[in-house]
Amino acid sequence: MHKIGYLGPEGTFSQQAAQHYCFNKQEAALVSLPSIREVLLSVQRNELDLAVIPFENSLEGSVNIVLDVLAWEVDLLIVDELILPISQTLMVTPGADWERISSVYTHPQSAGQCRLFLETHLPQAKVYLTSSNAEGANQAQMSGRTAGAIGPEAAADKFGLQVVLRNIQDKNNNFTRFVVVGKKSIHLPAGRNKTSIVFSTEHTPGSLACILDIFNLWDINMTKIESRPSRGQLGRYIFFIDIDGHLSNPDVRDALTMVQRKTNFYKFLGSYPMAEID
Ligand SMILES: O=C(O)C(=O)C[C@]1(C(=O)O)C=C[C@@H](O)C=C1
Repeated sequence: MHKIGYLGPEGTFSQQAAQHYCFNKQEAALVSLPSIREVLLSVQRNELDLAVIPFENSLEGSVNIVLDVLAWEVDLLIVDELILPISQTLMVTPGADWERISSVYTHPQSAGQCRLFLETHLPQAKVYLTSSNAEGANQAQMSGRTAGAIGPEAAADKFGLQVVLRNIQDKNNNFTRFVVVGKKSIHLPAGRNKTSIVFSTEHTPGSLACILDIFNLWDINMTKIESRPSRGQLGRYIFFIDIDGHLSNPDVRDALTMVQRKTNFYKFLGSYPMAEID
């Protein structure tokens, strides 16, 4: 039986992504853990086989904790990805007047996706950030009629809250890309693939341009670039890059060999099938 971890408790978007990933896969048991970091560390310690983790959202951007843990704390590979539509729901205690609530519990990513809604429709409400949206629904339920929560509709069912508004995110077109991480690749290269790396360069003129030029010279398309603080000096960064193609492709392999030579920190984060938008 494969153990597959996700950010819990039950009722999160991450649980939905994990269920989606496991659909039609026998021999999979889903395991919920209270933080994304704990989920990743559990895979690292071989307590889980795989984990389904939110990576980036089309409105709010990357989930920084995932980038930081993948770069610094674990040696894991992205082995698959899935992209799911995200509908943010406002939920309250049954019968409560949502326009009069004074507190809203939600995960920071969801708060970011609903910034305009919160400022426009609930300016009086204090936003309390929680470890997950299901945990937010739990807190709202415990706080009673003056509290609400934002998150997936499933969290309302789970914690006995009433859905009052659906699709409250600031743009309808809201998608989160989840990645599946593990210790070793699970797919042979077939179809369209992506490769993820993280690196840093010397702090000298043109050093990042030199890396980007390698992809240009090898005609490799970049699909993401993101920086995070290097955790050294202020103003120094590490860069996360996703490119089209699989490491088994000779051009990708040659380009990445070159990148490795031109960087002072380099980590391969996996080659995996490119997701279709569901
Ligand atoms: O709290 C949840 O429901 C989660 O699964 C976390 C999370 C995230 O971290 O991005 C997952 C998808 C959505 O983008 C909002 C929140």
